[in-house]
Amino acid sequence: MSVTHVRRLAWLNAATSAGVLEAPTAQDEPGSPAEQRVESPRVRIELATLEYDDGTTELYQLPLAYYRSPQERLEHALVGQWTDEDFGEAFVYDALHDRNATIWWLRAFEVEHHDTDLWFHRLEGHELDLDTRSTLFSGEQSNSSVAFGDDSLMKVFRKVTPGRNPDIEIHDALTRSHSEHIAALYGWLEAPAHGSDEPLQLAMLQQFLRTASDGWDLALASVRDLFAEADLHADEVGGDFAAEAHRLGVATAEVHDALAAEFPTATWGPAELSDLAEAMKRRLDEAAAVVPDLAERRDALRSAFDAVTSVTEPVVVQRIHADFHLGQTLRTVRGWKIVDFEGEPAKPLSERVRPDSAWRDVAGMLRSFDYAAHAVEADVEEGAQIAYRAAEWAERNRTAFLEGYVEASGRTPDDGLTADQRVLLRAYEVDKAVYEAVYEARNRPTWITIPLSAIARLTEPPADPSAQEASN
Ligand SMILES: Nc1ncnc2c1ncn2[C@@H]1O[C@H](COP(=O)(O)OP(=O)(O)O)[C@@H](O)[C@H]1O
Ligand SMILES: O=P(O)(O)O[C@H]1O[C@H](CO)[C@@H](O[C@H]2O[C@H](CO)[C@@H](O)[C@H](O)[C@H]2O)[C@H](O)[C@H]1O
Repeated sequence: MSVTHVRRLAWLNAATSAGVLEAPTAQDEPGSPAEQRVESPRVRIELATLEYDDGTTELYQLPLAYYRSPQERLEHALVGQWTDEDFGEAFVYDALHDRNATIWWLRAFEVEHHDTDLWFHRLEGHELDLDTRSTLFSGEQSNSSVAFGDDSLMKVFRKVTPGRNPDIEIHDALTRSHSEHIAALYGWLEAPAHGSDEPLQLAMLQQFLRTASDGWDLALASVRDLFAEADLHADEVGGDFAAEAHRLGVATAEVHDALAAEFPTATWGPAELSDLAEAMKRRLDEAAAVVPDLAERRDALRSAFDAVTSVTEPVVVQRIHADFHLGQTLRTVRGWKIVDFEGEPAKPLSERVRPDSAWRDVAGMLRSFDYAAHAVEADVEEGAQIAYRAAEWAERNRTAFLEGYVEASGRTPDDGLTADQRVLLRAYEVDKAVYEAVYEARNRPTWITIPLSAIARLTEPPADPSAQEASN
């Protein structure tokens, strides 16, 4: 892999609406040397093209802060020292680590303007707090997020592709339709792409949900509470999560309804369902090459996928979240919010925005409850009792989520899911577990038992009632 080209966009300090921007005051940490306090950086977004051995390329965004002198406080973010043809001799830092640089994005977002090749778009209805300090999020994420005080959050997309970024597109539509379950979009930044009529969408600015708690962390805390109580059931402990899981199901259905109202929908018949089964089987074959354990269950897995061809009712498809799990949910005082509508970042853009059944998202969340229970189980002493209680927690919350979803969507009879829906949901769950097996093999090998155990359960042959009777 090598960097084959670097494209330099306009200096961000120049990309301002005339008369709006004044040079911000440098905001160094107290106690830093006086000579460092006076220098303000020049800030520029650069786009690096990476070429892989097979000839494919990817474009990555690098926001950089240029200084004349070294900045001790930014040592951890030093990118290098070089001579830039416009700036001259420079010490160059990752700009998102530098609040004297990030302030330029915030100021530029104050009003909509297109003065250079940086186009700042704004939605009406929120006056930005410009008198803030920025904080770069430190958690593990694919992109980079910077909070501005208590007011706004900027997500800078690291890997960029010409075309509408689904995270911006969906936040834009759901903000305009006043959805309660997202953080409102305040604006976004884009630049023209070379060789495409579609823009490169580089960043989005949205409402910062300052006091929100991550759904994954809340779920883990609930499982820990259960395990701390030696012999109680999931519904008997203070940290029971089922009411939250139910509310999350309702919120998910409401977001699906809003997406169906804002974006085109279609219906799948036998031909599209057959394509779906084939796509799942292809993904399985690719996955089995990475995780050999999957090959042992190939027949059972394939039959879960083939079952979707027996679905008799037409399947409505629409825009969905497409990478839905507890880590994409935030519990606020005003209920559940859903974040990160980018889809699976590894997939090409055209696949990520393709309409799909909402059951794919539901399946993603069901898998996530299974993950939460078993991730905590892995941290405690092994035993049949703890395994039973983990399974009980997962089942209770999966059921509560599904009930909330079904009740709010009003699409299903009172007695639960239809046979068609059950088949689809199972196929999507199995497909997700296959994807997870590869994800864990590559990223967290000690967690691979979580999706593999789920696959074993999901592909177990149904209990034979006659054998049961014979043994009684
Ligand atoms: N509007 C928001 N307010 C507060 N935290 C948020 C907001 N949006 C996302 N987050 C949190 O920021 C982190 C990264 O967000 P995410 O959109 O998932 O980024 P990525 O696309 O890089 O995975 C997550 O921990 C998420 O919970
Ligand atoms: O980085 P993303 O959030 O887009 O998603 C990837 O990473 C997720 C892990 O953070 C991974 O999710 C899997 O692990 C979760 C627990 O860490 C669990 O809640 C999910 O159910 C499970 O799929 C996700 O699959 C991957 O795309």
